[in-house]
Amino acid sequence: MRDCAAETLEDVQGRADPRAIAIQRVGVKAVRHPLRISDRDDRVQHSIALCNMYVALPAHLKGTHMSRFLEILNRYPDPLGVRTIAGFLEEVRQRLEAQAARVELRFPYFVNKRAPVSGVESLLDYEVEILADRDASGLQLDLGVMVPVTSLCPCSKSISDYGAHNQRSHVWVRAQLAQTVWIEDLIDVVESVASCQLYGLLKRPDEKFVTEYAYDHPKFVEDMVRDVALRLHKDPRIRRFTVSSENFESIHNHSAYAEIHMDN
Ligand SMILES: Nc1nc2c(ncn2[C@@H]2O[C@H](COP(=O)(O)OP(=O)(O)OP(=O)(O)O)[C@@H](O)[C@H]2O)c(=O)[nH]1
Repeated sequence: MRDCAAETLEDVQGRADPRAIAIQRVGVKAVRHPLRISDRDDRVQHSIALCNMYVALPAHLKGTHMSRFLEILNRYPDPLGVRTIAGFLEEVRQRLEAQAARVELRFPYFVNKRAPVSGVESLLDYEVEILADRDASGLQLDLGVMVPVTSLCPCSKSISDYGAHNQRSHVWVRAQLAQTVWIEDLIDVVESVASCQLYGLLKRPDEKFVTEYAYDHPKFVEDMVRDVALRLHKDPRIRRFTVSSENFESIHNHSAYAEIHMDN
């Protein structure tokens, strides 16, 4: 029988590589993993993340220590979030003995919301991305949130004798952070400028409210991204950002789309 003790198995990854080509990103992609995330109110929420974890591999090494990514993910003791991801990234960099590392997490995130008239509470789901990069130039942290909202067309409202077409829009904000920005902060910005925000649960008085509120706050797709950009442009915690909106038009079988990139 072959000897399978770890110390007697050849470490192929540790061999020298003769091609002299460095690799910028090598690691594991699309790992689904339970996640604990800390929120703005210091509570911990559970979710399931799709994780990509990479390091840079110098030219002289054949392979990275692939198993260590999963060891870190399975053993990391603290909840992850915008405040703790840098420590997690540093753990990856050190355990993998790498100069540069990158961690990408994408997960659904829930906010408990109160309906505007009845006050009934329900969860709304958002999509979140946390991207953390560490290389010779330092740490870079990007937070992305997809906020679903209602948009109501100003043109349709203006030219129609009654009604106005409206639809669900997906607004993505991706911000490079200079300081901590909470997921909820970005959600608040987008929801405050939309024709109307969404709720998981609405009773009839709430439905009347959101219908009329959207009618009173019409927005083109261009208005949506410009209004978000105006708010984020004043925020000293953000270095640069991208905001995009995809409006799933109810009068077409295609979307209207707009995107702004801005340095603060
Ligand atoms: N580098 C590399 N590893 C791979 C590849 N395909 C599979 N593996 C992994 O090789 C791993 C085992 O190698 P290491 O991670 O170096 O494991 P180890 O040497 O026992 O662990 P350490 O001593 O911590 O480095 C397994 O987890 C496989 O997932 C590949 O294409 N490249």
